[in-house]
Amino acid sequence: MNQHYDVIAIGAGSGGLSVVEKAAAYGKKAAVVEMNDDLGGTCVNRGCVPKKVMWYAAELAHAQVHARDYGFDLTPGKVDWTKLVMKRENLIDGINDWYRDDFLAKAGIDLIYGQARFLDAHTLEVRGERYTADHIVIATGSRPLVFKDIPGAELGITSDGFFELEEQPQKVAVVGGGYIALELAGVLNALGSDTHLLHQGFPVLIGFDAMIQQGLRKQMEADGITFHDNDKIASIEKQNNGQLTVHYQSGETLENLDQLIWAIGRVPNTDDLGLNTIGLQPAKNGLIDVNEYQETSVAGVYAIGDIINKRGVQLTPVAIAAGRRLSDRLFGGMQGRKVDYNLIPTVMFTHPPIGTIGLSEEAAREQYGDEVKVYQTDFNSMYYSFVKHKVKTYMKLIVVGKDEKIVGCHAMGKGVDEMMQGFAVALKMGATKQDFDDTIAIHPVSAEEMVTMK
Ligand SMILES: Cc1cc2nc3c(=O)[nH]c(=O)nc-3n(C[C@H](O)[C@H](O)[C@H](O)COP(=O)(O)OP(=O)(O)OC[C@H]3O[C@@H](n4cnc5c(N)ncnc54)[C@H](O)[C@@H]3O)c2cc1C
Repeated sequence: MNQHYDVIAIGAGSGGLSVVEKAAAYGKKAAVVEMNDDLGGTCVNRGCVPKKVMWYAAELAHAQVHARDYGFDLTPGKVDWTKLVMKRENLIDGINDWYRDDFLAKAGIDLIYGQARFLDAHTLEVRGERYTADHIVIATGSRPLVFKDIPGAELGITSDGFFELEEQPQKVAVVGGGYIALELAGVLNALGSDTHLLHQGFPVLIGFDAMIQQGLRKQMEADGITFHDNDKIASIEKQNNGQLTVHYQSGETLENLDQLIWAIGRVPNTDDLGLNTIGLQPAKNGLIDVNEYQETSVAGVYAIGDIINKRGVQLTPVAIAAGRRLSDRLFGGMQGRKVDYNLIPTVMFTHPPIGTIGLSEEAAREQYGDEVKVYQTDFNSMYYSFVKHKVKTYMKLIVVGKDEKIVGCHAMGKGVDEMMQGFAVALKMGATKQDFDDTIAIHPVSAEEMVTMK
């Protein structure tokens, strides 16, 4: 006999778990289908969580050097990579267990193991069994992209492979210029790997404010990362000793690499869901078009998280918010409840971290022309006063119109990762430059510069 549910989510990641959690809280019968043994999706297993552990370790590597400059009698040591990875994986195992034993079981949400495929708009097949639901939410996330047409591409790993590394590569190439490439390169470099960043021609972090693009590049180079610009990879070859050589189209080579990491983008997991059987045609990039209520073109079928066809919203809190709001609307009687995709704050865990909300200066000028005014500062945070390893802090506010409404807020520097959430609330509430000026500064912290910019 078929199992019938009010809602089934495909994918037990950030989005899928959130939609069923809320549905169950409203007393609805909910199930989530997951094809991996581990629950929590990309963020928990191959994304935010393991990445942040590695970032903390990398920050500690820098802090040891800084501590010496503060007068501590210590010799900075190398990390025991195996120990670090073991501890990180123990943390993740604990989260996986919690999702299964507490989160799902206690809420009475059914977990269906296996790969889901649509039979019709209200029926899924998982390992030969049929499951039906009034509402089906696609939350299948994405996977790393690899350049398949480059000979030897398979010799490289992806961000997934990075989190499986049991040994630290001594010499490593990271290919890509987006946030994942830069974060991984930053971690490896700080932990002592000879790190090379390979990207093609454009500035790093496309779409970000130029202050951030340039400031980060400068800092990464100062910290020892070697950038290889403008040269296309022709092939990758394994040397006799097992190390890798990158051959560029120019004839140049980069040799003796222990690892090459592809971080060149992600592809949505929408290709094997049987979407054609329900008449749902993803866009050319494989992403699914949804309206403001996460509804696809097929009644009763929704899409949330990394698979939706919107630029720059592939983030865990966005997937979670979309899942929760969808259940609020479908089961909680909150008509019109939806995600506002404007002013999504985000942090990049580079060294130093970057925080950003709203429009870059370039995008603001395109949208508002001469109405745009920019407030900008850069300074050395007090922390670095007598530390030899100098790391600058940069801040920028982009305002428009006579009332100087803030449409963009960007920062890079120590502590900005924890600083931006509060500023995001202010921007969401429509803060003006005058509101910032009227706010008494906290002293001495870097954040005070945000409310004292001239
Ligand atoms: C290296 C890295 C670092 C990141 N860092 C951050 C960060 O710091 N902050 C942040 O906000 N975001 C970060 N992200 C992005 C974040 O992880 C994603 O935006 C988020 O996980 C998307 O959630 P989701 O629910 O759409 O998909 P996912 O969390 O990927 O979940 C999808 C789930 O669906 C399952 N699935 C797929 N197809 C099927 C099927 N047919 N049947 C059953 N199950 C299926 C998958 O196994 C997976 O478990 C990072 C991503 C990466 C790769």
